[in-house]
Amino acid sequence: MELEASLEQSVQTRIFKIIVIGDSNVGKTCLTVRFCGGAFPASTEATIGVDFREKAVEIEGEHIKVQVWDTAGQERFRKSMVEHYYRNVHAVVFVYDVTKMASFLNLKTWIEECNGHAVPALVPKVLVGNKCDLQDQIQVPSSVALKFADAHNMLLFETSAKDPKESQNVESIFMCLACRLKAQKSLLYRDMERQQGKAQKTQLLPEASGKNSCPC
Ligand SMILES: Nc1nc2c(ncn2[C@@H]2O[C@H](COP(=O)(O)OP(=O)(O)OP(=O)(O)O)[C@@H](O)[C@H]2O)c(=O)[nH]1
Ligand SMILES: [Mg+2]
Repeated sequence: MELEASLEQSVQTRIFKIIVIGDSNVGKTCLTVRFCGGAFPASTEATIGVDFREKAVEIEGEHIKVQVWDTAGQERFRKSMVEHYYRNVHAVVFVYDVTKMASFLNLKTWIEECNGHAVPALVPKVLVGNKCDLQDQIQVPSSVALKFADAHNMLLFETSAKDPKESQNVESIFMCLACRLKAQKSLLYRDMERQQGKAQKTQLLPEASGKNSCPC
């Protein structure tokens, strides 16, 4: 009985695919490890292609799997994978390094790439400025980042994958997206159900269709 219940749960668990993109060395791997594993990695190497991480979360009683795609920032390590990143993506996290202006300026290119892969406008996107623990090296003022985020209809998070005090903030980046996706998808399901209801009504009332072709 217990096995049945757990099987049913795993069959029903929804998976939200979230991709993390941005320049090499901005801390994408550290942020995703922090979210999925809890700790700041002692050392990292440049990601090749993509690394998958998953975290099971519960939102309003529903078990959801957040599948994080930690992508490579270096062009030579990502070329062949780009199509896979964007296929059926549910949400996008753009990361820059607050101590590297170039990584912030390059966001334009990352956004263009994302738009170039026909990611629907409805797909939620957030902006993350990482490495805030390096306070004396900050090159990207919050006000500038906020303006950019606003212009692109994104929420801005400034955080640090390294600082343990920020781990809650890192968590909230992904949880905020998961909550938005859950709300969005519940609405979609409700719309689909409504439409199915309409279709059934049309089939059930064939004689009515002769008098009035509108099924409403
Ligand atoms: N001070 C500080 N260093 C960080 C932080 N996050 C990551 N780093 C360091 O930044 C370097 C790059 O981190 P990664 O997470 O590997 O960067 P990445 O964006 O995944 O790089 P690619 O895989 O090449 O795209 C590492 O040396 C990390 O230790 C942070 O919040 N604060
Ligand atoms: Mg990486």
